[in-house]
Amino acid sequence: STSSSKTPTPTSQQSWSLLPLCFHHTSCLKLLFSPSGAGRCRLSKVGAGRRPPPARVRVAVRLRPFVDGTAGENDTPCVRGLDSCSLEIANWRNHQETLKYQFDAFYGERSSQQDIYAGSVQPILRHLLEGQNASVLAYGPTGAGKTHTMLGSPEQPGVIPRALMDLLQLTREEGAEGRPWALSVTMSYLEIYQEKVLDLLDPASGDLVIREDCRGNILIPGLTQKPITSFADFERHFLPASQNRTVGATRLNQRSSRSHAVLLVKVDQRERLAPFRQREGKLYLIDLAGSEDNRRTGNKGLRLKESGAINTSLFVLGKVVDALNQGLPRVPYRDSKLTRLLQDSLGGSAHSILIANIAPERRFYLDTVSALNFAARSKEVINRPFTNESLQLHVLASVKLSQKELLGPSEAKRARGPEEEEIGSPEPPAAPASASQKLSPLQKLSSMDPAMLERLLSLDRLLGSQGSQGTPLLSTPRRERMVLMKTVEEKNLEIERLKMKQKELEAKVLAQEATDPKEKENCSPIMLRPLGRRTVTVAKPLKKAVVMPLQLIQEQAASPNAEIHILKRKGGKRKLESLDASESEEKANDCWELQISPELLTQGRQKILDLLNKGSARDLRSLQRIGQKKAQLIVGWRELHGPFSQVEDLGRVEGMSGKHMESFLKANILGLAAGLRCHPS
Ligand SMILES: Nc1ncnc2c1ncn2[C@@H]1O[C@H](COP(=O)(O)OP(=O)(O)OP(=O)(O)O)[C@@H](O)[C@H]1O
Repeated sequence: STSSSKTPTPTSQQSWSLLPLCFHHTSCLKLLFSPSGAGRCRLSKVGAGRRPPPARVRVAVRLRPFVDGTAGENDTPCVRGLDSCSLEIANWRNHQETLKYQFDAFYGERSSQQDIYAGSVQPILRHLLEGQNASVLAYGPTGAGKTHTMLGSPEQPGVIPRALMDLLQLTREEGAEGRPWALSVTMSYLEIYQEKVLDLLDPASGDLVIREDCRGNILIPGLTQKPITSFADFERHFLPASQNRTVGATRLNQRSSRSHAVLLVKVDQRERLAPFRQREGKLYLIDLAGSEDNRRTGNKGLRLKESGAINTSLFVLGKVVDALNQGLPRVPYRDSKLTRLLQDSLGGSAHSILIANIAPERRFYLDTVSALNFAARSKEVINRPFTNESLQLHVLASVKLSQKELLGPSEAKRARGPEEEEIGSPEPPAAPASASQKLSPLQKLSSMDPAMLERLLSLDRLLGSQGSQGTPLLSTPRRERMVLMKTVEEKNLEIERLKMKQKELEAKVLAQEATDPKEKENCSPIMLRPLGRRTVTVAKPLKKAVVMPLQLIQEQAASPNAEIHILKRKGGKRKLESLDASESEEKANDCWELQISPELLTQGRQKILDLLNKGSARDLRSLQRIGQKKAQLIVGWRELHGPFSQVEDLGRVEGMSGKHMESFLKANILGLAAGLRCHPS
């Protein structure tokens, strides 16, 4: 059993206003977190580019003791622990039976705050220093001990003060002078009250919006972030902000949390030497509001309204968990603010631990069963953590040409993909002052082709492995910039080569059109329609240029003897289509009515299927209608569910609606058809 031999003294209601006293007198914590203390987190860095192992949401259950003399003379708990992972509860349907549940950990009523912290929370903190996200959620019925677990009391500090103290200590050690990474920590504190996101560090700021960046990170623009370097710093911001949290008295809890409180701690890492990578790890510490049965809470008026919002968001949380467990294509994250915020903590990129708090009293029986069922479902959720790593801005700035300059404005926009245009861009990282001053003329270049970034990193790794004693050769800014410029030059040459190829192709097709007008009639309708959005344009397109996507040029080279396939319109009468790439969707739909020879259709589907099953995220982006985000979702789906058995399986990937699927198939199959049709040799 996880129960400790020490019995915690049941406390009377602790006021939040007592907390400053509590945290200033943390001699026990100081012992616990002293560098020589047992259970210190081991740190290890992960290499960029390695596929992250899947991480399951870990679920722990904590049973609180009877409090405030609630246990009557003959009161026995309705739930009891069996061992350190399982418990049983009476089955109300059949009194002869009990229901048994197994979790990653079970903490009995005698367990201490340190047991919970060391057993379930401390082990995930090291992931923050690997640039990954972590989250701790306290769930359970009202009055079951969530706030006690997360925040604790003066005598028994909970997860939040323990985690902060440990994390600050770790970052101090890891970021010390002479270590490879400089570390900084910031904190934000918010509550979700009646579906409003309120900044507890700046209560005047009103309801804030939750956004997602192109890498799937959840952000809240405008949310206050306070830098913290010591536990005293943390207390200075956290304790007054805690007073701003909405609490109220209900029949079941005198100081019931009426909102979900989210403490966000960000650990930012910047590499001191080239290639100046940077990483960000986020830790969410969440004290959820309690699930409430209003027949027992006696809630009326405002309390009832609050309770409705709380229960709705917890209900959506349950639906999200179910959808993730069943691998459903749509996960309803957006149905509540809570789940939207947790999008990168549940089923996303974080290591998550859910602590389900339950109470022993018989009057809590139904709440306890439902909390246990919720917790049992959450156990199935698989997270896939990844390292949030990028190059620091001043390194990016030393590349002379931005994506825009390399490809031209329209190409750069297309290269970013449609998803990135719809959503907010990631928060720009601040560049170190000294470096940014030196390189200021180049600093406008804040974005870079991810392929280029990957190349830079692998180049550095390569050079590092060749250098003497494993020291990367990119150790001086001058050398580093030279290498970067060389890479850019290579890329420029590659683009020039492709442009030349493009021009040759256009000239060839125009010549063909001039000699064979019939051929032009056959060729043009199928060739341009589906390719309208992804065609590669040259600097000054000819009025009737036939423009091929780059991937098609490669396709043709691979199949020089492809058979000529004739596309026919359903009605029989062929229609001459315009060569303008910006044709309306309506016309594009007409085009789809053209029949493709079955052989070509099968061939096209097979090619797409192969790419879906074997292609990397980058390969997948060569498909029409697949941007960076969708490519990542496809790769993620494939890793979770195995290979796609047919192209239509793609509809099960998040965000691939029926309409999207239709246009995806249209664009890609017709694209391939166009390639084979017009360039058989
Ligand atoms: N493990 C524990 N040991 C001693 N006292 C506890 C324990 N867990 C909870 N309590 C006490 O039980 C009471 C209710 O706990 P708490 O306020 O943490 O519940 P909660 O789940 O956060 O409720 P709500 O959802 O209404 O905010 C408090 O007085 C708290 O001090």
